[in-house]
Amino acid sequence: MTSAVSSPTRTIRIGSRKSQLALVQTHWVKEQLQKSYPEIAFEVHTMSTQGDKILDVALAKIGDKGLFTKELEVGMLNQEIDFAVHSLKDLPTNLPEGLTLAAITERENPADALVLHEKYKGQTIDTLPEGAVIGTSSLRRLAQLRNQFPHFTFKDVRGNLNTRMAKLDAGEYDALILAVAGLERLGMSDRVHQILPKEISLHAVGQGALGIECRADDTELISLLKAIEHPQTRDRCLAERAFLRDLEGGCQVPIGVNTEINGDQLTLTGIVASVDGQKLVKDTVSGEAKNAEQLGTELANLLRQQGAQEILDVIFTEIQRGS
Ligand SMILES: NCc1[nH]cc(CCC(=O)O)c1CC(=O)O
Repeated sequence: MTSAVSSPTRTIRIGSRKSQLALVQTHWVKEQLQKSYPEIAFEVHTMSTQGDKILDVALAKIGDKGLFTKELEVGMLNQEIDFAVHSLKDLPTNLPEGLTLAAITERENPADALVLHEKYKGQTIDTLPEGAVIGTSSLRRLAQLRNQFPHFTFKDVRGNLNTRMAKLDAGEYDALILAVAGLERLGMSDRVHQILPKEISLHAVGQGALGIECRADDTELISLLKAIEHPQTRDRCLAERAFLRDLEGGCQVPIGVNTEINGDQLTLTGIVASVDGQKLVKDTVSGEAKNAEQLGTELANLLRQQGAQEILDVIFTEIQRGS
């Protein structure tokens, strides 16, 4: 099935980060689009983002939104590329003027995974010994796990997935917490020892989904991209992103979510936690999926009434001080 396009000779340039995960995701999007539009030529253009270059600083300390997306966005605004494929969780909730979130693809399992050193084979997060060294660079994972497992030692870990795995295997860590989706996409699902249930870890906003960003005035491309949109994932992610946006959090704040869709009902659970895991507010809202963003706002207000703003203000002050 093909649709009419105004310029059949148009070549569409797709921007991607150079990481293995980014390339797998971008090529998957390209293939899906190619199936729907065999007459259009799609090209992949790779770019390095700031987040790919600064590998030695803890991500949480950089605290910058758009670390993995900015160069691609500049490329779109300068007409060097037409759209960019992002891990939706790395895409800030407020996009630059002139750009839009054109489509959200079907989500993989959005949960976090426990990846163990081989000496702990067969164990789960509940059975790991006191002092076990857990690698994570996410404040969200850190805060939630510290709250429930204060007897572990938490250590920052950077680098791409292969680098992190090598550090685990070399014994620098006893376990890592990583997104199930990233491991699956890179063919490493066999390294997932436990999928952490939502009672243990609420995942990041947008985790497991891909977001396609393009110029807001490229209406032709926007309508083409609808072919790879997954409406349920979009509703869930729009609720999650509205929640995060209203709390003014980026991907580097301890905010987690879970969403479910039953019929036309969407249920959104959210958590805001302090980095030390001591303070934690969590609640759930439900309503019609077509009002996804409204639900996100409703939950943000609920959590604010329960002290979420005070928790976040402490974190924002610390980030500004660079501590
Ligand atoms: N911040 C890094 C990042 N961005 C996207 C993914 C992969 C999973 C996804 O699509 O959400 C990961 C790795 C991770 O969190 O383990």
